[in-house]
Amino acid sequence: MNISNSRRIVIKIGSALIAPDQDGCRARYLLTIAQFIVRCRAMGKEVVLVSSGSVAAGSHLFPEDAKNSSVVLKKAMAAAGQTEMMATWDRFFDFPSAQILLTHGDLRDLERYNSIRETIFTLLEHGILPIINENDAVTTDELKVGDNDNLSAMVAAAADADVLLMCSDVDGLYDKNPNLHEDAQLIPQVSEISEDIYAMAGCATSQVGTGGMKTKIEAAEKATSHGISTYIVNGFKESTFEQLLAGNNPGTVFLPYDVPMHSQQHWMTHTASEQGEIIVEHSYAEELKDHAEPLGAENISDVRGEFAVGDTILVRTEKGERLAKATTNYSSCLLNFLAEQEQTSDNGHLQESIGPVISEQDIAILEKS
Ligand SMILES: Nc1ncnc2c1ncn2[C@@H]1O[C@H](COP(=O)(O)OP(=O)(O)O)[C@@H](O)[C@H]1O
Ligand SMILES: N[C@@H](CCC(=O)OP(=O)(O)O)C(=O)O
Repeated sequence: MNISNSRRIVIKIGSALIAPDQDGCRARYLLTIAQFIVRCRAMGKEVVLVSSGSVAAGSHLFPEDAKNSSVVLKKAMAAAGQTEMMATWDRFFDFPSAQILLTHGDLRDLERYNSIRETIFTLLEHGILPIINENDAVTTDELKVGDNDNLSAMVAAAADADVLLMCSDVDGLYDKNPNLHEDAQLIPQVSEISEDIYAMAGCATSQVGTGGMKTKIEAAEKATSHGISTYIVNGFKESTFEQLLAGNNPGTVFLPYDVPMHSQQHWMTHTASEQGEIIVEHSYAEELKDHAEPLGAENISDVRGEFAVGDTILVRTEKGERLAKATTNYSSCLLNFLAEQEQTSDNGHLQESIGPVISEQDIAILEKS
């Protein structure tokens, strides 16, 4: 899938494009990107924008703290920069845009995730451009995604996009960081994201970027497993957008999986984070390596952490191997109670009398890392 034959595109814009000199938002690169968005929409494509840059855009409002990079200050910069950034985007368009600010706390809760999906779909139906960013001003370590590459992939999956376009400050993925190695070679196409691909990726070297190539590859893995073609391109160059509109690849394209994951399994694997763990006996672990099987209480050897009914949990072997993510039909509290009953009284039959702790359709088997 390329831009010219796509139906719904998520475009992610890195901070360096928004505030290249960290002196407020600049139109220098955004004008070309805005024109690209306008042209995509004119071609009948739906566009969702994930825009980084609130911290970079807001930093000039705190001149005396230029060298202070405390989390508290960054949140204040984000809060102030976000309005400046939205106002800048809005100036380029003669159609309405809408701001959605998210944390991982929102995305990993299935009810809120579905509510985000509905909002995005309703905005698109009404011709309104959703502009999404992490809600940096309120988020905490526990609640944040932490980088907009991964956020954009979660948004692309939630929006049922067919293309994710990450606009950065380099031409694409190189075999090593091109800002540190003159002989770095651009990789035009990645058909499988292996450890070798991760090994090529270094951190951000700019003042404003977060995550560098590593988070872009993580994002590509999330998106391609949902069947979404993923591009990393250079947002500084006008020719990038001409080439994309012509159906060409001006950077690196990550090919989508032939058989994409089912939506709920994708959400569990790539968006939800586990609230606790269920350790399973060897016989069940062996079956699970082959295919998803309902988990009965009698196959559980330990329950770790506190989780409620419907929470996502990690299924592990007794040796610590990660087997699957799953949503549980029972809370950790009830499972611990049943285990205690089995040990201390004759009520062991209680374990057999309850239904599966995890149902077959709620299991996402993890690939071996
Ligand atoms: N193998 C690589 N190929 C390309 N860029 C790389 C690589 N390893 C590290 N980088 C760095 O990643 C940066 C892009 O990531 P980042 O600064 O986070 O940008 P953005 O703001 O667009 O998310 C590049 O400027 C480069 O310094
Ligand atoms: N949410 C942050 C962006 C974090 C981020 O991932 O930045 P970038 O690496 O430039 O895409 C902000 O708006 O400043």
